[in-house]
Amino acid sequence: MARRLKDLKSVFAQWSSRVFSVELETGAPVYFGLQENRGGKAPLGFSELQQGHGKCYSLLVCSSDRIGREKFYWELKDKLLSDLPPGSDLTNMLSFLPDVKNSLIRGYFLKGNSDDSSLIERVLGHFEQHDPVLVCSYSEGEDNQQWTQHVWTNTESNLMGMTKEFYVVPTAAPTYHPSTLNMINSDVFYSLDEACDVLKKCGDIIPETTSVLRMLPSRANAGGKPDFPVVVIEGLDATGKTTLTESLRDTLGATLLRSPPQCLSPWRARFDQEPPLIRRAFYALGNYITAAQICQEGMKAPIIVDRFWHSTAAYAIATAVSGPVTDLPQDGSEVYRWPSDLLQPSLVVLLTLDPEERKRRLRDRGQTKTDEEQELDRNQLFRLRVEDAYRRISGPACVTVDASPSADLVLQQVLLLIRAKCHL
Ligand SMILES: Nc1ncnc2c1ncn2[C@@H]1O[C@H](COP(=O)(O)OP(=O)(O)OP(=O)(O)O)[C@@H](O)[C@H]1O
Ligand SMILES: Nc1ccn([C@H]2C[C@H](O)[C@@H](COP(=O)(O)O)O2)c(=O)n1
Repeated sequence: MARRLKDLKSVFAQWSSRVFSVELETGAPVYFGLQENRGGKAPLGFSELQQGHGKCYSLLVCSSDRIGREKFYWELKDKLLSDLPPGSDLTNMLSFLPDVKNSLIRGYFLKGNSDDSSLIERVLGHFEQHDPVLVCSYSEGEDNQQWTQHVWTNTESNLMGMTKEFYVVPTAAPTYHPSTLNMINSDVFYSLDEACDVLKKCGDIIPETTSVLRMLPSRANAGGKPDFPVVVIEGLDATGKTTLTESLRDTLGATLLRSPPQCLSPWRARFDQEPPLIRRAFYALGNYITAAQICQEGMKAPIIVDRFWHSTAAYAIATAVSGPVTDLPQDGSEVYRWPSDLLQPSLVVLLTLDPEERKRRLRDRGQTKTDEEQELDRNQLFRLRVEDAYRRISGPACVTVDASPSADLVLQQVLLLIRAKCHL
């Protein structure tokens, strides 16, 4: 309880400097700020959230326990939907301090539904008392222009005389998606230690983590720089990575490895169900295990790798932001830099394919897909963000190859690249 109160107080201390963002029906965000004095109108789009029915509410998850916070937020929407009246309309909400790293907090906004406001307030009151959330309600002034945010505080978490009523006012949209503020070592990991740190803290809630961490070779056995070239093949699913990597292995007499490595297969589905922080730490660890295998096998033969760090980073970045490609962190941003402790391949090839042809290949192959792969099909913007993120990663950057010609022509094209870049 003391920790919860401390966490709420620390977020609340800079409450009126925060920017809030709520997703509209179209997926576009409406940004708003707060001020203590009356004056000004609520931002354009805000009254759309009310849907003509009285009060709205928000819950923001505030906790300094990273794992607990991510788990709680990950499960919160389902919990809310099961407790709130049927038909309750929840949308994603964010709050952040402009340009302040790690200041992003997430939650949900409950659109207006005056029919059941007493039940709604009972449910939200329960969350407010027992869980790491800050609950607010929003009501429209009599002039139909001014909106007030009221921060709920129960007796235990009394926020000690701080102002709890604010006026909702328009504010400038940030230059880049606010998720960028919390990306480093939460969505994308830049060192083995950071990824292991998250996984070690999950031991209590995911017992399988102990077995996963045991797959990591000791640093003494991790090996040095391989003698032979290391070629990574990247791309969205069904762009032809498996087909190409197997042909390269056979043509070059190479060893074929993949990330995540085979030894992590028993636990992959388990970690795919976890929130991004834990899931990405698992894939990050997979890259380091594959790197250790590359070092060992790369002393004997050339190495071909089916997916590596480009995939881990590109999918993570593209999932953390929503909206168009322009929402991605800017080209050259630190989020695209290669981790300094991870083996750098000699060449990274990105296979690209027209979306219709990719769909056709997926249909013909007819295998089950991960949630992220299904999202690639449904969501054109997500697909564009993943492809763009791939291209922005540096050190090494990827070389794009059009994968639409026949499998043999793609192979010849990539062999030419390998011969030019790796002197094979
Ligand atoms: N150049 C090509 N032309 C036509 N079909 C191809 C070509 N390359 C691969 N295919 C076919 O497309 C389908 C997907 O290819 P493949 O399994 O190699 O893709 P992938 O990138 O490894 O997919 P995933 O990431 O989902 O494992 C397969 O049925 C394969 O036979
Ligand atoms: N090194 C890797 C490999 C894969 N992923 C994630 C990204 C996608 O969600 C999914 C695709 O993998 P596939 O089905 O083609 O095996 O796995 C990653 O993050 N890092």
